Amino acid sequence: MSKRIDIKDLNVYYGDFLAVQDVSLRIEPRSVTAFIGPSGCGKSTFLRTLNRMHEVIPGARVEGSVLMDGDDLYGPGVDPVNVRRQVGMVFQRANPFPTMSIKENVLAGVKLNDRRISASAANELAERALRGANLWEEVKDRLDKPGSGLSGGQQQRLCIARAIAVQPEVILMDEPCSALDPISTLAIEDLINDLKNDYTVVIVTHNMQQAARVSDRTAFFNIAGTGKPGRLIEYNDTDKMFSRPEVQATEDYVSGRFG
Ligand SMILES: Nc1ncnc2c1ncn2[C@@H]1O[C@H](COP(=O)(O)OP(=O)(O)OP(=O)(O)O)[C@@H](O)[C@H]1O
Repeated sequence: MSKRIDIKDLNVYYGDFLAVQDVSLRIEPRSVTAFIGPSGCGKSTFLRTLNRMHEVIPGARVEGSVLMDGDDLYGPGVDPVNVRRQVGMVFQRANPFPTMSIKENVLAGVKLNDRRISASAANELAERALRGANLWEEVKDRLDKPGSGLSGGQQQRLCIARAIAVQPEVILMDEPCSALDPISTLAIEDLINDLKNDYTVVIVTHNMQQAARVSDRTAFFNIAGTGKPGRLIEYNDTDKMFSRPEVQATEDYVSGRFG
């Protein structure tokens, strides 16, 4: 249920603009990897290439390869819809479907993937996903109420339950706590810690303490200036990145001297 990701020589373009240049890195299964760096350095752009989500943006394209346990996500004949089933994504703002109930929201991805399941299997799956997202106890008595009636933090966990329900191998999170209060943020961070028992987790965060708290490995991206491509500057164990980084720019960034 958890896969290694090998990114090799990846360039990402928006039309003629090279947004991310020449990134190679390995992400281990059952681990949390944080992407950090100043605004515009390409963290979200790069994250989206790990499930081909950038392809919904006209003109966006990649060169290079992204291997999941050795299989290239960009290989000939690979269906991006299938890639996104294996590599789920959670966004900055929780985005439950407003007209759907809590249970329908959890099962929405499963139904999109055209899996026909019985009512009892659907109930079981919804419970398992909600438990996996640490939300079950809070919503078990109102599964048929709208997902939009939950708090922001609960909605974000609902979106995580929706991602889990399709049984992905990898979960990508793009600043999942940026719209949340500190208590809800801690709930999501606890959950990320649990998720790595089963999944490969990659998180983009602006919050340095969060990267230090939740991740095993940290990748620092930077840009040389406006219009220049983002590049991977340092990738290392999180402890090392925050205590003894190898590159001066990493040290400057994590100590708050720029960015
Ligand atoms: N849809 C798009 N079309 C064209 N250029 C884009 C698009 N999305 C992002 N970019 C550009 O790509 C570069 C990287 O942007 P990206 O959003 O990936 O950076 P980021 O590090 O995630 O920034 P932030 O931390 O502010 O979210 C920027 O120069 C940005 O303007």
